[in-house]
Amino acid sequence: MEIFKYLEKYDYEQVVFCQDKTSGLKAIIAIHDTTLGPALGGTRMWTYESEEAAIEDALRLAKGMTYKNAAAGLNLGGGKTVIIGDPRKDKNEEMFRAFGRYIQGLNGRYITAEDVGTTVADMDLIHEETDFVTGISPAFGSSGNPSPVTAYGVYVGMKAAAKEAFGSDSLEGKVIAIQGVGNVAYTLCKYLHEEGAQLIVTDINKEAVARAVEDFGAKAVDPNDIYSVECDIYAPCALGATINDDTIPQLKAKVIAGSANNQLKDTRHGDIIHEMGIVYAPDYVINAGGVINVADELYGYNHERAMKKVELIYNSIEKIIEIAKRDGIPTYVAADRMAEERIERMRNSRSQFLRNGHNTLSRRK
Ligand SMILES: NC(=O)c1ccc[n+]([C@@H]2O[C@H](COP(=O)([O-])OP(=O)(O)OC[C@H]3O[C@@H](n4cnc5c(N)ncnc54)[C@H](O)[C@@H]3O)[C@@H](O)[C@H]2O)c1
Ligand SMILES: CC(C)C[C@H](N)C(=O)O
Repeated sequence: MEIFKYLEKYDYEQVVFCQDKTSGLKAIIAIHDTTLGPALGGTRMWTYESEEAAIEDALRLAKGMTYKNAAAGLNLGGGKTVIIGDPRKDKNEEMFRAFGRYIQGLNGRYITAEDVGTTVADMDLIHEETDFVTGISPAFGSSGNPSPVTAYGVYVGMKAAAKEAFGSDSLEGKVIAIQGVGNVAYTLCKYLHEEGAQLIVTDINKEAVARAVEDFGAKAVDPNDIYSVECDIYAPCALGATINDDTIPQLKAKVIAGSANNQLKDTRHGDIIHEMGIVYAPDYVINAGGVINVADELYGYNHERAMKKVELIYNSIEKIIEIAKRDGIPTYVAADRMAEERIERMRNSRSQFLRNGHNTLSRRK
């Protein structure tokens, strides 16, 4: 990858490589855009096939956060971190503390939280070194684990998408195929089961599958079979790029609505599913519940207020579907336009000079 060419093409602001030999920390912090405010985005810990794959993931996820935060109406820019390593084996206290010091060094340009492979306990370690971390233990007045709130947002967003596809937002009796039953999808399954949906689940982690089968009467299938099962809704809740040339021809679902980031391998895959008449709930709109929840900490966390904002994901999905129909465009394009227009409006409205957030003349002492 020619990194500067890539940064220029998608207008990234900054990429920070963090290395700490003692703890084994190898992290990449990508800051995409801070027009709306500090870049907020989670930290993913994953075993990557190559350093290039890790950089690419950090960059793609950071850009996704710019769009997610903008579309959710948050005054936050987009960034993300990936830590290279196996979250089951390679974590240690020193690693997260070293990482916390790197975040502190960015002096508020980047605020972190959980993502795949990291937990509230990891965020608490980061918090030993910096305040620029959210999703820490509720004992600190924080919002804790964002995943259950993300799940609620996905649930309401799925209902809005179902209304378009099936004429009603009831999920009772609907067959829903869920890929990955980790932190978010477990709670999502709970909501769906309570509403009377029939669940088909898969995961590379057998224990996660067993739990969903036991708790929600879900039917389990092998990871490769999830795309082709007979279902009404496909909910990608594992990793990204699962909507691609190989999987699209297998899909039977009329709706795609799940929590995973970067679900479309490429934008053209969004065009293909649009032409097939599949209702696609854009990933960064439907999965914004977690970031809406952690962002509320910046105002002094209030769970009820955060949940009310998350509930509005239903309206956002409805609005995006309306715009897509009106303009004859795929939903992912409608969502991108909505986010880009907000960033552009704010960029223009900030053209006046403002020092330290106060609109007063500052004199040298
Ligand atoms: N946690 C949040 O609040 C949040 C917010 C927004 C978006 N997301 C996104 O939602 C997705 C899930 O997040 P999570 O926090 O639940 O993560 P998680 O790690 O708890 O769950 C992901 C699950 O997917 C499984 N998995 C991985 N590869 C798989 C494959 N090929 N086939 C089947 N299963 C596979 C894992 O074993 C794991 O159980 C991620 O893409 C994440 O970026 C999460
Ligand atoms: C909780 C959030 C800050 C991060 C979350 N993993 C997301 O992708 O939205």
